[in-house]
Parts: sequence; structure tokens; C-alpha cells
Amino acid sequence: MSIEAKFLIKKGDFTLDVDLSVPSKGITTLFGPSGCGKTTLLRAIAGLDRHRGGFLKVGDLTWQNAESFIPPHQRSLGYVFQEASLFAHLTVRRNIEYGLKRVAKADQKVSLEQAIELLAIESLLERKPDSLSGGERQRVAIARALAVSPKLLLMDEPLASLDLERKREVLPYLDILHRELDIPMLYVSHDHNEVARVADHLVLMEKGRVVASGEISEMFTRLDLSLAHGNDTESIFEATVSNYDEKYHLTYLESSAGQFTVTGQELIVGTSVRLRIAARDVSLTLTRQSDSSIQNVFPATIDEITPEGVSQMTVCLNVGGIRMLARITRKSADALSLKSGMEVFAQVKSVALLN
Ligand SMILES: Nc1ncnc2c1ncn2[C@@H]1O[C@H](COP(=O)(O)OP(=O)(O)OP(=O)(O)O)[C@@H](O)[C@H]1O
Repeated sequence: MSIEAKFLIKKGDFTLDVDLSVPSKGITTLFGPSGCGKTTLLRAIAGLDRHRGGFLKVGDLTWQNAESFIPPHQRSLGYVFQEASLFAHLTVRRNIEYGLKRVAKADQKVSLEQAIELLAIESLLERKPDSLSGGERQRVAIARALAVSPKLLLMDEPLASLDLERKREVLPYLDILHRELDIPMLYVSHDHNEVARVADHLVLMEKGRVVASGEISEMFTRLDLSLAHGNDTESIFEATVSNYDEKYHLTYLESSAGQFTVTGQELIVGTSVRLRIAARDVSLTLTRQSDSSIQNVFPATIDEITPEGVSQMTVCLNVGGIRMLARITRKSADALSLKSGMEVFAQVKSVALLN
């Protein structure tokens, strides 16, 4: 099942021209620089701006085509904006209940209680929005969007107005929604860290167009895309907690690439985690080093190498079927005569757990 969207929208000098198909499950981020058209696309999907010739299908529901246009209030969707747009005169409870009336009983997949529990806002229910912190307000806004049991959740930079601490407060709730609910989300962001943490799928936009769209770990490591060429270039791995070493306080994580070792982190065995590996923390050797202090070493094949400025190279590796980037100097690449197809060992100096 997928979400299919085709829009040609003109706003002054700006043109949005997209023809997109993304999975109708998990979190898809719309990512790109300011002004590339992310909000315009989200509003078109919500039906907030009506455009002739647009097409939108969410799973088996057609919301818009040449003949028909389902108005926004009849589209089963939740919309969370950058600033929580709660009704100031209503309590949190009344805010969340708002909109519930128009949901038929048979369509209520998320109960009011479940929305309240998932966002942990029980203790806030009788308060008014102006007495809440930014993070609390945003959690209430998300609960309100969920309470209508949407077929699609649209989030337009929901964390952008929050400081780092508040972001850290709200992010785990997005993980919970992702884990517990089967509601696809389209999530607008221009924050690389946020995308690395939440996205399953990424749509890269530029100047009103979709440059590329694909699964997150692939998109972060495609050498033909800008994401692989910044200072914060990184690879994403999904892994499962397999063991905790009490003697050394180390956690072992299994992934298709092999076993990762991270320090500390007493996590429940079987928990799924997402790992981030910065390209600059990966070095390459031609033989497995037995006298190195680095724990995370993986046999890998070089898929592609590309120059990065005048002094560096970015190397895309295949590690057990997963793509990992290494940023090394051009001098090292020459000294080791690195080429596509070569078998090497990737030494990973640092691994960060994202959730
Ligand atoms: N009513 C309008 N008239 C003319 N131009 C508009 C109008 N609304 C939006 N635009 C332009 O359309 C472009 C896309 O805007 P949009 O808000 O979709 O971008 P965005 O990617 O969401 O940006 P940001 O990350 O800054 O929120 C921008 O250049 C904006 O100036």
C-alpha cells in the first residue's frame, strides 16, 4: 500500500511539481531547504489549498483526482503544526475531544484514552493551553490529531519551535506512536538529526521538486545526493539488543552488518534500536587489525568512492548488505589503492544510539 501524490501548484514565482509514491506505513520525512515547498505539499495533501489536476490516493482511498475533490474536513487526517494551535479557551481535555464528533464509531481506531496515554498527558487534562510548556502543548496537539483516528498524520516541523531539551522530551513520544500505531505519518523537517532519528523513508526536495525518495539508510548514503557530502554525513543501522556484559558495562547489538558493541546502556534484550555512525568515525584497513582498541570492526566491500573537496574521499561500503560511509583522506585512499569492489575492513570508532 502506498500514498500517491501528484501536484502541479504555482504560487507567485514558485512552482511545486511533484509526482510521488511513498509507503503508507511508518514515518516518511519531507526534507529539504527552507522554501523548497514542503509545507505547500503538505497543505495540498490535506486539501487546504485546492488545485486543479491534483491527484492523491492514500492506501485505497482516493481523496482527489480530475473528477473529485474530498474537502479537508472529510479527509481522515490529523495535522500537527509547528506551533501547537490549541484553542486557548478550552481545557486540554476539551481540545482533544474537539473533532471527535465527526468520527463515526466504526472508524475510531484510536480511543481518546489511548491518545491520552500514548502522549502521557493525563495530568494535564484540566489545564488550559497557556499554562503548558511548549513540549506539553505539542504533545497535546499530537494527541488531538490522533484522537480522530486519522488514516494519515501530517506533521509540519512539529519540533521546530522547541528548544533542544523540549525536543528531547517530545521525541520519545514519536517513537511510541511509531511503534504502537499503524498510522502513516508525513513529517516535514529540515533538521538532519531529527530525520536520522524518526524517518523510515525520506523524500528529498529542492526548488519545488522531488530530487529522490527512498528508504532512510539508503538515502543517507547515496553518493549522488547532497546528504552524503556534508560535515555531518552519517549512516543509519537498525539493530537489536542481544546481550549486556556486566563486567565491562558493554551492550551488544545485532544487525545485518554484524555485532556492534556500545558502552553502558543497560537495555532490554530484544529491543530494537537505531544506530548512527558518522562517516568521519569510520576508518579502513586492508587486513583485520588484531592489535587495535577498536571493538567494532566489520568486513566490507567498497561499492563506490567519490572525492570530497581536494583532500578527502567519501567511500560507500557494503557491510552485510547495509550501506556504511567512511570519510578518509585522499592520501590514505591512494596509499591503500582503494577501488570499487575491493574487500576491506571498516573500523568504527564511535556508534551513537538514536533512541
Ligand atoms: N501565497 C504565496 N504566494 C507566493 N509565493 C508563495 C506563497 N506561499 C508560499 N510561497 C512560496 O512558495 C515557496 C515554498 O514555500 P513552502 O512554505 O512550501 O516551503 P517550505 O519548504 O515549507 O519552507 P520552510 O522550511 O521555510 O517552512 C517559498 O518560496 C514561498 O515563498
